[in-house]
Amino acid sequence: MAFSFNFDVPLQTDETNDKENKDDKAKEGNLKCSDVSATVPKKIKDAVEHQPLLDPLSQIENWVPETITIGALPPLLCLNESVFEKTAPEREDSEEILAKTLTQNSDLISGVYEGGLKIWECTYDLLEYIDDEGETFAGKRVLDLGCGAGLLGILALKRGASKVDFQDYNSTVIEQLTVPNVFLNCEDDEENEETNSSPPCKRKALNATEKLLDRCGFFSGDWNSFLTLVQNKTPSPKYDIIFTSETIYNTDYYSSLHNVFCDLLDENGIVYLATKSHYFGVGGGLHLFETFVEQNNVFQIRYLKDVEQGLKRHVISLTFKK
Ligand SMILES: C[S@@+](CC[C@H](N)C(=O)[O-])C[C@H]1O[C@@H](n2cnc3c(N)ncnc32)[C@H](O)[C@@H]1O
Repeated sequence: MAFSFNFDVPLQTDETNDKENKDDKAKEGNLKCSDVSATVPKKIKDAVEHQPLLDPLSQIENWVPETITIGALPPLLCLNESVFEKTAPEREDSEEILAKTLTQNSDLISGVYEGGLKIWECTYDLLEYIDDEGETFAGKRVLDLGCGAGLLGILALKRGASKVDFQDYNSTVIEQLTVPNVFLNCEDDEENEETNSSPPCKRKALNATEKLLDRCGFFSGDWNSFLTLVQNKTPSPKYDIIFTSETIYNTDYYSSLHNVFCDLLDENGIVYLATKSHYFGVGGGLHLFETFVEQNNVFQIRYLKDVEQGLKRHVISLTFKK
């Protein structure tokens, strides 16, 4: 499978605080969770909760999904990104990110398209880590933050998580990729469960779909407004596990990302974060993020897995300091 990492496009955000200002603020001392919002860049894309169609697979006829197999994990099905290239003009894309990524030949247009249409390398590292550790998700509440294709959340759903929320910056990613992937991978699981638990009559596939949707939430928008949206829900969610892969490339977003962790992670919960050491052309990376987290003094970081081939990559965890 080919990956391209093109971060060469100049960053064009409306952010007001440049890196120097942020570094100064970070040096001011140990910020508490609520203080972090003082450095948050202004909102860039309003959060929306998506209500998927009951038959999202009808949108994606003629798809030939790719199968991703890692160790003993169940095979995961996923839309091959080339399908988007071939079918971009026919797809609903009010954000116009399909056209923009094609014309600009870029995997990331900061503040416009944050890269969710591809599966990034570190997602595979985190899947491998989960496979190695035999992590099960039964009964867990999970957030796949910056989900893109949603493979991490999908795995959690398949392994019995009670609730999985998927968040991506772009609504097109959620509607055209994440939701269909969830249905491709999990609808049958729900149907099998129904059939096993309720013989002799065959329940309708619709029931399985509704059951699956009860266990999922889908959100788009930037992390600040996502946080506000879910905190206004009753009850406001807390997650046992937050997955986030390849989301710390831009230092402008560190405070909003940190706020999401602070406010949405259960007190005994864990964040699994997979990342490259450094994102050339964008500037973020593990060292800067780790420094940011240490300065805020809320989370304990542990290194779980290091991959030394090519660009160095890491899987780390964050848990609340006791
Ligand atoms: C490079 S993609 C990685 C996608 C996926 N996690 C993977 O590993 O394949 C980064 C993801 O982070 C999310 N993201 C980045 N910055 C964000 C922000 N400021 N607010 C909300 N989401 C953001 C986007 O949704 C995007 O899908």
